[in-house]
Amino acid sequence: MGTLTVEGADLGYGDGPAVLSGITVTARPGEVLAVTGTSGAGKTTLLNAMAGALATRSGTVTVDGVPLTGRDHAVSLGVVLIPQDNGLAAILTAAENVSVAVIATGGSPADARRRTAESLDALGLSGQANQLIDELSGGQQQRTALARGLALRGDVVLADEVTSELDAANRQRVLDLLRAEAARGAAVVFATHDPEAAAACDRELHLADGAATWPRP
Ligand SMILES: Nc1ncnc2c1ncn2[C@@H]1O[C@H](COP(=O)(O)OP(=O)(O)OP(=O)(O)O)[C@@H](O)[C@H]1O
Repeated sequence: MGTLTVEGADLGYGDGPAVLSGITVTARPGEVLAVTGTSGAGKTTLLNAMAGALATRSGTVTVDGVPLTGRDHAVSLGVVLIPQDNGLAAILTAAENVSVAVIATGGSPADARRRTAESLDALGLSGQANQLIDELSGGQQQRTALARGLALRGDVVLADEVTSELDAANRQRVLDLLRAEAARGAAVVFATHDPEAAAACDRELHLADGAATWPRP
């Protein structure tokens, strides 16, 4: 299982000002780490760097000591990103979105069928499996993206604001599933602006004014 370490990272876009500076954090197997902060604080930016999708300006992001060279490399090391915007293919059904991702990461068709059914069921979406993404509500789409991420059984699971559109019961279901991912041995990072959700995590990294702090004693 993977330990993801960000060491002295400066992050930003193009020639623009730094979004985050001097970030150091380790996501350990078996733990759920919350990343909190107000809108625009840099939560997505940090998760994208952890996913290998955004290069650091300085500093490093490593998985088990191996520096990430890009998103494909991170995928090959078992880093799963569940993005804030869902990233689902609108022309596919919920089940197809999950199955395609399992097959694209090396699963057999039989694996894909089994894991798709399991993960959609875990998110209460068995009845929506054959509906197109466009036919699903915002919250159902968010849960489909989660089902797809969980079906990949990552060593590192990066979940970006994955409860923002959910009611209380589904939010709790998702928190329980992220906890189960950690219990399986994954390092889980959960970006959220919901203090209650953050309180349910093992540790909390808070982003503000371009820097990170650890608000809990
Ligand atoms: N592709 C981009 N190009 C330029 N600037 C960007 C880009 N993406 C984000 N930013 C800027 O980086 C800063 C941090 O944005 P980010 O999306 O990481 O915040 P966040 O904490 O995830 O916010 P939210 O809770 O609203 O999702 C913002 O000032 C934003 O405008």
